Amino acid sequence: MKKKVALIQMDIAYGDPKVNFARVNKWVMDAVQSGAHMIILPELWDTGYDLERFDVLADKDAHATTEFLSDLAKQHNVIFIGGSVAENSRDGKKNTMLVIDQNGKLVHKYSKLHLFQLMDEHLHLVEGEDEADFELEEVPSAGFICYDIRFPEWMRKSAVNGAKVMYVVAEWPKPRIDHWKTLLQARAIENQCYIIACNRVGADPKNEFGGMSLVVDPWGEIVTEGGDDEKMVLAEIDLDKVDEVRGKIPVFRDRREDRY
Ligand SMILES: O=C(O)CCC(=O)C(=O)O
Repeated sequence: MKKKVALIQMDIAYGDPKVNFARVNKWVMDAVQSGAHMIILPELWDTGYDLERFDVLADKDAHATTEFLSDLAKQHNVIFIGGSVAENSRDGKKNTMLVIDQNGKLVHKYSKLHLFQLMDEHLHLVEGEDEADFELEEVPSAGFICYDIRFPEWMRKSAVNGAKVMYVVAEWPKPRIDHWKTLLQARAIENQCYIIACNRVGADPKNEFGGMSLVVDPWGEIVTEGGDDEKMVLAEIDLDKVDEVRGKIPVFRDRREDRY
């Protein structure tokens, strides 16, 4: 089964959702024109890392952001891995991923499990408690946010649960972009799944971000790579490859569950 995906490696206006909604709208038009079936946005595409102003900026229960993406999904018959957005929930502020199908239905919501202290997330946000796994067009899938990729045991759990595709959305800084690439390739090889990872470009007052959005196949080979400028990254994935690789080196059969 083949699918065409578009990763929106965009710059994000700091603390300005209105501008970011307009930018996403434009990128979605481009992605639809290119024939993409699925569109992946970066982390916190609505506000960027303007955490100090989340009190006023964060979207109440992610309602406006969900509605915006849901309307676009229905209008253009596309699926969204809707990056993550700043959510103001009853439990506190969260960094929340939205997954929306072609009918505009919110099929999965996941708030970032591992908060990144180097960027002060722990001072402003509450940790998520959601599972990473979901099904999209009957494909077992999982979604992660940025720092999550440093926790192989968290992603492994989804692979053991059967995930064939793992989506990652990020605002990953440029100085550590080699870690980003290496970790994503490792996660794809060890879990024998596709990794579809979208990172932003540009800068905010504290960080410069590295782009390098990646699609990695279940053998660890890079299908496409975004470089460091603003662009839409297109790729075709072939889900049959997951079973092929899992058949060749059956690590899920050979795991010693009695020992770990
Ligand atoms: O782990 C890293 O180096 C970057 C993580 C990060 O930027 C984030 O989680 O927002």
